[in-house]
Amino acid sequence: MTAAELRIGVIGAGAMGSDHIKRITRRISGARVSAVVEPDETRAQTAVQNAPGAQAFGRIEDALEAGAVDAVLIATPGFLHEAVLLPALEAKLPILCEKPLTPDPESSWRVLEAEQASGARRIQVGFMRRFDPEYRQLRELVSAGTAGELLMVRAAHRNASVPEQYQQDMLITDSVVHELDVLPWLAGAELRSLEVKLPRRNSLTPERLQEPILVLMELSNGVLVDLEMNVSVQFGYQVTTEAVFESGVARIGENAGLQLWQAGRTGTGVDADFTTRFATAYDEQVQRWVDAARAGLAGTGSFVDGPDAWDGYRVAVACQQGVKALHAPGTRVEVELPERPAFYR
Ligand SMILES: NC(=O)C1=CN([C@@H]2O[C@H](COP(=O)(O)OP(=O)(O)OC[C@H]3O[C@@H](n4cnc5c(N)ncnc54)[C@H](O)[C@@H]3O)[C@@H](O)[C@H]2O)C=CC1
Ligand SMILES: O=C1[C@@H](O)[C@H](O)[C@@H](O)[C@H](O)[C@H]1O
Repeated sequence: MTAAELRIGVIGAGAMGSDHIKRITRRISGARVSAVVEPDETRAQTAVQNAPGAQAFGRIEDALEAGAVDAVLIATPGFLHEAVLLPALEAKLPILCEKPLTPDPESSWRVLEAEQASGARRIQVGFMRRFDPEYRQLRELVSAGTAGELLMVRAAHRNASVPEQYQQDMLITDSVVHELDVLPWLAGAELRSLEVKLPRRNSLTPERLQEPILVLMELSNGVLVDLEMNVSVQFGYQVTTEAVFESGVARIGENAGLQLWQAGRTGTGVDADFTTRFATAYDEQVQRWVDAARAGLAGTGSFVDGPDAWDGYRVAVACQQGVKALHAPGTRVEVELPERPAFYR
C-alpha cells in the first residue's frame, strides 16, 4: 500500500526548480506540486501558474508550518542547501536535493548527522546521470564483464557557454561534480586521487576562466579516467564517455536525435544544454524518488531510490580535493574518506 498523491514543495524556482515543476505537473505520476518556496515574487508567481493548485511561500519554514507539503525537492543554489535541508529533516520529510548535497565536506557531514538524528535515510541527491539509459547500459556492461575488465575511461563534459556567476572553482564544484559521482559508480570503485592539467586556454572563454581543463582520476580498482572539462565549446552541450575494456570499447553520449544524410553531407542534432540531454534521466530520477517517498511515508519501503546523503558527502570530499588539484596543476591529490557510518551501510 502506498500513501496518497505526494504533495511536493519545490524550494527554489529558478532554472532547475521551474524545470522540475513542469516535470512533476506534466509527466510524473502519483505527485503534484502543492507549494513553491521562492523569495523572488515574479519567479514565484510564474512557478505557481505552471502548477495548478500550488501555494507560494517566501520561506521553507512557512510552508512547513502551513502543513502544505509531504515532501520537498530542493533547487536553491548549493550554498543554501544546508539551510533548507535541516528544517526539512527536522520535519521528517522525504527530500530530493539537487546536486551538490552541500558545497563542502563539513556542512555535508552536519547534514548526515541531522539525517541520522531523524532516524531514517530521507535524502536522495540529484545525481541524475545514474538514471540516464546509456549510463545504465554501460554500467551493466561493466558488471556483466562480457567485454572483459574495464581498464580506462575517457570522458568529455562540454558546455556551450556558462552564465556570468560561473567562477573557476565551479569547473569542479558545479560541473565535474557529476563525473565525481557517476564515474566511480559506473566502474564499481572508489575515487582514490585527482590531478588537473591545464592545456592551452580557449580564447573564447570568459576572461575570469582558465579552461578547458584535463582531470585525471585514479580509481581503487586501477581504472584510470581522463576527463576533458570544457565550458566554452560554442556548438552545444555534449557529455561523452568512452570505456576501454580488455576486449572491446563502448561509447555513450555522442549523438542526439535524428541523423540526416542530405545534399552531400551528413548531420546529427546536438543538445543545447543539460535539460534536453538528460531529460529522460531527470524524469526517471524524480519518478523513482516519488515512488520511494510514497512507499516510505506509507511505511512499506525506503524513502530513497538513488544516490543518498552518503554519496553527497563522498562527492563533497572529492570536490574539495578536486579544487585543491585545480589550484596546483600537475599535482596528484589523494582522496580519503572517513569510515562510512553504519547508518549508511
Ligand atoms: N542536475 C543538474 O544537471 C543541474 C543541477 N543544478 C542544481 O540545481 C540547483 C539550482 O540551480 P539553478 O536552478 O541553476 O539556480 P537558479 O539561481 O536559477 O535558481 C535558484 C532559485 O532559488 C531561489 N532561492 C534563493 N534562496 C532561496 C531560499 N532560501 N528558499 C527558496 N528559494 C531560494 C532563487 O531566488 C532562485 O530563483 C543548484 O543546486 C544547482 O547545482 C543546476 C543545473 C543543472
Ligand atoms: O549541473 C549542471 C550545471 O550546473 C553545470 O554547470 C553543467 O556543467 C552540468 O553539465 C549540468 O548538469
